[in-house]
This record gives sequence, C-alpha cells and structure tokens, in this order.
Amino acid sequence: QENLQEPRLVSRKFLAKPQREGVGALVRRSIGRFELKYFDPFLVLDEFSVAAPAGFPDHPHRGFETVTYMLQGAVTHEDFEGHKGTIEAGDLQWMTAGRGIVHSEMPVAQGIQKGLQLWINLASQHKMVEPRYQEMLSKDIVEVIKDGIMVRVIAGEALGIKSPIYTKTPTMYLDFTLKPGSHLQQLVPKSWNAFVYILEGEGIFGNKKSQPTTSHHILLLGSGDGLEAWNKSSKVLRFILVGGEPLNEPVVQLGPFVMNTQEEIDQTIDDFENYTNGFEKARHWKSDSVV
Ligand SMILES: Nc1ccc(F)c(C(=O)c2c[nH]c3ncc(Cl)cc23)c1F
Ligand SMILES: [Fe+3]
Repeated sequence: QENLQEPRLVSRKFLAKPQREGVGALVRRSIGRFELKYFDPFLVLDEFSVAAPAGFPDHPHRGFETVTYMLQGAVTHEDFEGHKGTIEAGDLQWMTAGRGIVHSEMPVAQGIQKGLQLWINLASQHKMVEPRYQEMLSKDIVEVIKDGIMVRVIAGEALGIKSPIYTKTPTMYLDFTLKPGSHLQQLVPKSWNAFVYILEGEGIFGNKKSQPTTSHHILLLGSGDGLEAWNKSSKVLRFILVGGEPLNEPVVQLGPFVMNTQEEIDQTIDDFENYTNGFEKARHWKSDSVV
C-alpha cells in the first residue's frame, strides 16, 4: 500500500446509459459519448452486453488499439487474416489494429455475454504499424490479494506486480475488488489521465467525505499522485482503474478509423474501399457470422 501525497479528486462523473451498437447489441458508452468525446489517449469505453444472434459482425479498425475484457460469457473474434479465437470470462484481448484490421466479434453461447471494450489511441508514428494481438487467459492474469483488496493486473503495475502486456501507448489497467471496510491507495503516474469505471457495488473515491458512486458510472480523476478509494458499504465493490499517457496530438475520427488529419481519414476510406495499404485481405473475406 502506498502513502499518497496528493490523492486525485474526482473532476467529472457520468452515468453511462445503454445505447445500440453493432447489430442488436447494447453498450453503455462512457468515453466516446458526446459529453466526453475523447479523454486523451482514450477514445471509447463500452460496457457491452450482447446475446446471440446479436453481435458485432464484420467491421474495420485503423489507428488505435482495442482492449476487450470479458466479464461474463464469451465472445469469438475472427479476422481477415484467418485469426480466430474465443475470449472467455476473465480473459483479455489486446488488439493493436494499427494500419488495419477487419474482424467480427460475436457472442458464443446462449444468454447474455458481458464485457468491457476500451479503445486506446495510437501516436501518429504507430498508427500504421502491422496489426498484432496479445491475448491473456484469465489464469495468466496476475491477481494479488492484500488487506481486503484483490487486484487483477491487466496492464501496468499494482501492489508490486507488473503485467506482461506491452502497451504501445503507456497504459495502466487494473481490476480492483474491495471487500466491505477496505481502503485503497494506488499510485498513478502524475502526468497520466486516469479514470475509474464502477462495475459492482458502491464506492467512495478521491475525497472520503464524498457520496458513494454506484455501477455504470465513470469518474474522471484530476491531478495528483494516485487514487484513494474506500468501500464503506456492506457489499463487494468492483471497479477498473485505467490510466494512460496523453498523446497531445490532433484526433480526426470517423467511427472505427482514428487518424490525425482529415486527409489521412480520406486516404483510409479510399484504402478500405479499394483494399489497399493494409486492407488487401478484406476483398475476399467474410466471417462465418455473416449469413
Ligand atoms: N458498428 C460498429 C462500428 C465499429 C465498431 F468497432 C463496432 C464494434 O465492434 C464495437 C463497438 N463497441 C464494442 N464493444 C464490444 C465489442 Cl466486442 C465490439 C464493439 C461496431 F459495432
Ligand atoms: Fe472490433
């Protein structure tokens, strides 16, 4: 446990409400909604829930990374290179789309599949890198338990444990579960933008006199050296703490294409329509999910 010199206070707070996305899927979008279009380097945070036959059929990405973290059920992803895999509850997929990916992300079993998808922007010099995946099975994600706090270290470092995930844009992604009565102090690099997204229960963040916050809320954290949180309720509190180094670059976004200038977006549309500069394999590819 750290002793924070200057705990970050909550600067903004939003309730993420369900909206339609994909084909028949629902997402609670916290970052990426009109009041919070961009929280540098984060473009989107979706808490998704989807049941077959709904899902996210064939779609492209260019210029950023997606981090899919399954909370319940499973999603099968399949891309135009022939990569195919299933992300089960507790598993994680870190996809660097770079110059271009076309893939589908569809629920596997019956029933509601839930998870989080975070979109992390890439610096201009990395936007056209070759696509790559880093997948972590639930059993490989390091969990640390201390003083009533359990943390799953997805990216970055907590309680002395470092994740093996290599993030192009320096990022921390920690999944905390606090037992009733526990108190957390977690360092966050001072220059990074950081937020909390609550998944379960209610917690007090930043100022210990503030009102508890409940699930589906995002809390943007102001300046300081870390996060302080308390669970003063009788139930378990679960939330993610995500931080990233701001890129401080212009963002021009058209849905799943995120570049730095309008010309680069025009070029991206041209590449996607003419199957060039990384979209070559999209010409003859359709996922199995396309009926
Ligand atoms: N229409 C559209 C356009 C572009 C997209 F990238 C997507 C898309 O794939 C998703 C957007 N939120 C998500 N949450 C979780 C998962 Cl598994 C997928 C998505 C999509 F649906
Ligand atoms: Fe996708």
